Amino acid sequence: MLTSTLSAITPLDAAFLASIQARLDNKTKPLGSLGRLEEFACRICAIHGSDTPDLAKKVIFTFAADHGITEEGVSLYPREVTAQMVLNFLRGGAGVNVLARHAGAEVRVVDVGVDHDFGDCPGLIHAKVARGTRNFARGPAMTRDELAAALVVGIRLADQCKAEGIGLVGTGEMGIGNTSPSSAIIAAIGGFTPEQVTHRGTGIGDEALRVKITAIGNGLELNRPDPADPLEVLQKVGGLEIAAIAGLVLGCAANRIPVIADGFISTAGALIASELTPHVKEYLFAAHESVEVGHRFMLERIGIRPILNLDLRLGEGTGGALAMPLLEAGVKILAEMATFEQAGVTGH
Ligand SMILES: Cc1cc2ncn([C@H]3O[C@H](COP(=O)(O)O)[C@@H](O)[C@H]3O)c2cc1C
Ligand SMILES: O=C(O)c1cccnc1
Repeated sequence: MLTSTLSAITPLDAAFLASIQARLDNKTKPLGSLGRLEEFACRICAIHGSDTPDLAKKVIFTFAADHGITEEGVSLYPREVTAQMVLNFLRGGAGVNVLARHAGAEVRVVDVGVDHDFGDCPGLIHAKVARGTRNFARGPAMTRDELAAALVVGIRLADQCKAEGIGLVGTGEMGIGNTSPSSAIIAAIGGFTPEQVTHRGTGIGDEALRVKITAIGNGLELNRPDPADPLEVLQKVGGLEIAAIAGLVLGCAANRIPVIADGFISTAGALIASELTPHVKEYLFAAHESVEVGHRFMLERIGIRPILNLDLRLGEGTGGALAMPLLEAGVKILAEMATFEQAGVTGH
């Protein structure tokens, strides 16, 4: 499944991109003056293969999972908060719910690895692979089979989006402790020390930060993931929700759906996807630059520029929700703005 998904990810059509830019250049404005909105319009049209892309249906996927590394004391909050927040998402009371409503997007909550039995739980997408990862400071976070299962969760959800005519997707996550695997992933892939890419997550103090850096360092030393093998990195020091996000990003690119990565943890998933095939980044938007210090290195490694910089450090998909209206604004410029000829305005 992964092989067929990867082979379906092809570069965007350069001639089509240029034709959209040429139309933007005829709008009543100095050349290039709508800056990155023009890039959004070009890329979204090229991804959809249409100059009238339909972005009416927008979905944010919030993948939830627990992390064995929490045993080391790397987060300010207890791991039960992951399951408690899942119920909060389903009731519509979390940050991502508010901002998704603001953007006109739907939030879909996916249990890919929470250490809790939710029972029936209407509204929840049940895709539990395991009740959390193992502590990567003591051994591999997951098995090869668990990794494959979590990737497939994301790929299948992207396929379903295509069938439903969803025009824009955002990634999100909830998992106490998940800034630690995210730091480990960028450290392993980018060749950084844990000190360079580890930060305060939910807001830990100096002492806990030292503990977190040590735990991540121990995990990298023990597991020794091959930096050239992104799936091995993900399996050994990653997370189930991060794997599902990697699968979702790959699946969106394969199905030609634009996908927005949220903050530090979501971008760790997007980074894995991008390391697997470089064309992923053509389908990918970075919602914002997080307060987490390692985020910049992930964005640089993928080669994408963040849209917003609002000092966010929440995750859940909140940044993606905020960026969605800007992507739509870019497309509206193309659809609704008058050309020099239509408006009788003199060009240069
Ligand atoms: C109430 C609450 C809601 C959240 N929503 C997202 N996160 C964020 O914080 C966690 C990562 O930080 P760390 O690695 O320090 O645990 C993740 O769950 C992330 O989504 C939350 C955290 C809390 C406490
Ligand atoms: O950048 C993020 O998304 C983030 C940062 C800290 C904690 N949770 C999420």
